[in-house]
Amino acid sequence: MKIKGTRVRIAPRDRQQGTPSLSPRGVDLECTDEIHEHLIQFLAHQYKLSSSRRLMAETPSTSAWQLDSEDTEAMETTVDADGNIKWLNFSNQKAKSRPRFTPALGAHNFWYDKTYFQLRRRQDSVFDALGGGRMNFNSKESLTLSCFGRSTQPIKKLIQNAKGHYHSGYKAKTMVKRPASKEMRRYGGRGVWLRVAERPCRPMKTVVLDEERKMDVLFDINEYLNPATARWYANRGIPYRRGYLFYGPPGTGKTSLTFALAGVFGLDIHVVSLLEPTLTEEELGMLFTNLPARCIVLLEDIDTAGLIRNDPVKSEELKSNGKASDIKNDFNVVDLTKALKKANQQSEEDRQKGISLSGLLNIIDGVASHEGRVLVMTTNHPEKLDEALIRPGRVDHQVGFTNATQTQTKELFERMYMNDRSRTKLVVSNPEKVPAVNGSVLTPPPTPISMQSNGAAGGSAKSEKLANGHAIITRGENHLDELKEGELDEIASQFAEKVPNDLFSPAEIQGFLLKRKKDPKKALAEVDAWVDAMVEQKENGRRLMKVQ
Ligand SMILES: Nc1ncnc2c1ncn2[C@@H]1O[C@H](COP(=O)(O)OP(=O)(O)OP(=O)(O)O)[C@@H](O)[C@H]1O
Repeated sequence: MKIKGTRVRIAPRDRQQGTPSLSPRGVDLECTDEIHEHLIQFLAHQYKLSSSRRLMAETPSTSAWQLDSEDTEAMETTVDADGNIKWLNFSNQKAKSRPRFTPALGAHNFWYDKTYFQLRRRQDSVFDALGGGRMNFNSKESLTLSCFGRSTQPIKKLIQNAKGHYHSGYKAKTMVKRPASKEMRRYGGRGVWLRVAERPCRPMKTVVLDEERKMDVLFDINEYLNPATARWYANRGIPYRRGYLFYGPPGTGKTSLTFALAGVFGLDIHVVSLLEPTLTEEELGMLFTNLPARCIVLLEDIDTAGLIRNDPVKSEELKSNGKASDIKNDFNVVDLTKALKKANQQSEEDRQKGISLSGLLNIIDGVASHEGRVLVMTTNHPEKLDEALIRPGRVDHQVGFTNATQTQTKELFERMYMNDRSRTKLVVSNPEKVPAVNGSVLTPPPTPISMQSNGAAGGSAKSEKLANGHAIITRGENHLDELKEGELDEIASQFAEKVPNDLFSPAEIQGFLLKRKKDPKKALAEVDAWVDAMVEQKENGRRLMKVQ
């Protein structure tokens, strides 16, 4: 019996009716299955293995978002008595992070929900053939969870609870998964998706895109994901799949929209880059087979499929290289053998590498392709795409992204300056000496200045004397509260008028605004110079910026 990648071993029933079986029921969990991590985390956090004498200390990985909620409120930027600023420093972050204690390798017995369980954690060494006669040792971990009784029901319940615990609190987050690393794929992890990040859901309103196009995609996916739609497709013999093509220049919001959609529909994103050289067609097929019932699959840089693969010229070159060394090193049999082996190996590796277009098409609509998934393909070069790749059935809805229009520029501006007060402060222990950030020393004013009033221009720091003798200085203050009602709207309109239509990507405009993120007036004052410099940069095809 199998539960999603796990093996359930069921012992034979006891002959004597009514006697509870004393044969253990067990479930094996491979480390490549996510249930392994669910269970370990559950046992580490939720359930105390009180009888376990041996625990394993592990350093859990923490994302920047978790740090935000736990630590940053307490962090301050301080100034010592000599007026030197002590910037935020995270060197002892590792010391502060709490280790997580999990059951060590070996056997552990514990009670859970009136059932007595045994957990065995094992690490096996496996040999791996690297090719060319080379071998490598690696370790592979597995768990066996057993209980005494007639059925495996308590084990299933425990695993379900562990899963529930793992996913609790994920509602406002988007989980990002990628194919397991090359090494992991080699050790039984083929077709395994790994969680690489979980980030707060991106609100749909933060993606600047024509409202009609946005709603079109939202309604389309909403309709598709409706459980009744699956039956509708089945009754008509249509494969229950839907593909989307997001195309346009770099930095125009293709990935952003995909993440916002994942947030709206509460789906995980499974990201595959076709530029990943070690991913083979076979592995991609297996990854598609292992997709959950509902998810978004994001295939990035779709135009690269089939373009960099199966390069016959290169293979020929390699082979003729082998022949060249053959002639040159005729007298040296060892070198000759090595050269030939290398040439053959390289051409063999090249042959195996990457995804060809026909392979990709087979995966998208073959039997391996999971029904119910939302496939999003992105490209900067729609003109390079093969017709077969985007024919209806593979791509059912296309969304074009363009550089920002003036309306979108205005929206980006307003979004950047929506009221959101900065939390960064400088706490000064010697308020008589307040250094400006450029190195000169500011003398704090005799009376406290409100953090929001009388803002100094971006380059200097200013201070506020506190009752405890400390002073707070800030740099590049939030000037938003100084704005009169309706003023932001006016500045946004003026700003948008200065930025030419359809010339800069939202990412470029966002980059400019981020550097002036607390001062909309400064952004307005400096936008002309930035536009001129950027136009010149684009005309000359330069990559480096003169004005940032
Ligand atoms: N339409 C947009 N609305 C809001 N923000 C945007 C938009 N386009 C780009 N950005 C911002 O620019 C950055 C890059 O955007 P994104 O990764 O979505 O672009 P992309 O089109 O996927 O680029 P690429 O083709 O290079 O992958 C992000 O920080 C995002 O917030």
